Amino acid sequence: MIAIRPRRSALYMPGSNGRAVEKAKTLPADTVIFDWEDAVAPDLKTEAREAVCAAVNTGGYGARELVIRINGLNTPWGEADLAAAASAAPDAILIPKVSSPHDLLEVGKRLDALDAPEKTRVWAMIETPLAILQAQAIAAVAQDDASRLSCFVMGTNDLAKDTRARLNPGRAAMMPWLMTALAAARAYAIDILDGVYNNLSDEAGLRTECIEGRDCGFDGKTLIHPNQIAVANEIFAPSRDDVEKARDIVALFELPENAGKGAISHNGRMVERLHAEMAKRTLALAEAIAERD
Ligand SMILES: CC(C)(COP(=O)(O)OP(=O)(O)OC[C@H]1O[C@@H](n2cnc3c(N)ncnc32)[C@H](O)[C@@H]1OP(=O)(O)O)[C@@H](O)C(=O)NCCC(=O)NCCSC(=O)C[C@H](O)C(=O)O
Ligand SMILES: [Mg+2]
Repeated sequence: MIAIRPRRSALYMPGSNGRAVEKAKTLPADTVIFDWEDAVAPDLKTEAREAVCAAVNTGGYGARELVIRINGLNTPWGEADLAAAASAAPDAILIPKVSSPHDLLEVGKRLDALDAPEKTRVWAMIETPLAILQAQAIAAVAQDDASRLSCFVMGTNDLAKDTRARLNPGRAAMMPWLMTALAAARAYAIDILDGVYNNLSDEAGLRTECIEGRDCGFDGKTLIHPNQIAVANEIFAPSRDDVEKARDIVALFELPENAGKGAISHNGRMVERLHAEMAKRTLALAEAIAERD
């Protein structure tokens, strides 16, 4: 059986917003990202750090995956953030503005030195021009188990800021960078989440961008408001039709008459064993979502 953790919806919230941190316990997001970085004003950084650590330690988030985004290690808060996050033992610590493999290579070692539990993984924001240019080398860090690297998160707002590319519908300017990061993540078997959609009141636009992200191959979408969760959960889950087709393909290759075949004609289409592998993954994801929900 393929082990998959659904990451259809990953909701950011400022660590300084107590109501949001509490509300996350009731929201159907697969992943909760407590932010200590850009969503928290400098004066509130220490308060946010303490509040999030207390919330993670107290628990009450059920099956939701808990991630803490720390401030960069080159900022005045980064070192203390890493130590505090390590002791809170979330599922992952998200490192912002990673621009080279070097930015990540030390993090895993430092987490070991801080006695962070093995379950605490490292995630990397891909949101600078240098990160795009070095995406393969950054993803390759995951080859070393000690790095703990398990997921990329696209930071499309920072990418737009640093490149001056516009986040227009269809994200034409951004598409080569999204796909470069995606290819790097897949090459080293790590997950990757799409960037945020800033227009809180445009559900149709969000839906279109979720479909776009899913069709590019992303595992889910990062979100900024509770009203975005349902759409992401729907779009990044296999549909009923996907599941039925996947069951058909798996069953087809289990028939004795197809035992020695690599390619089969099915409903007017060629189906190969690689399609059966894809179908098994679809079924595993659908099952993991059913268990999660
Ligand atoms: C954008 C917001 C500031 C809007 O907040 P607000 O005006 O309070 O929204 P509502 O009144 O509609 O809120 C209704 C209730 O929902 C709760 N709420 C709102 N947002 C969240 C949330 N993100 N998580 C959990 N709960 C949330 C409110 O507290 C209300 O609750 P209640 O009073 O009990 O009914 C706000 O949505 C917000 O702060 N969003 C997240 C911003 C953020 O974290 N930004 C950083 C990440 S984005 C980014 O930078 C990605 C990347 O780095 C890049 O470069 O692209
Ligand atoms: Mg950012």
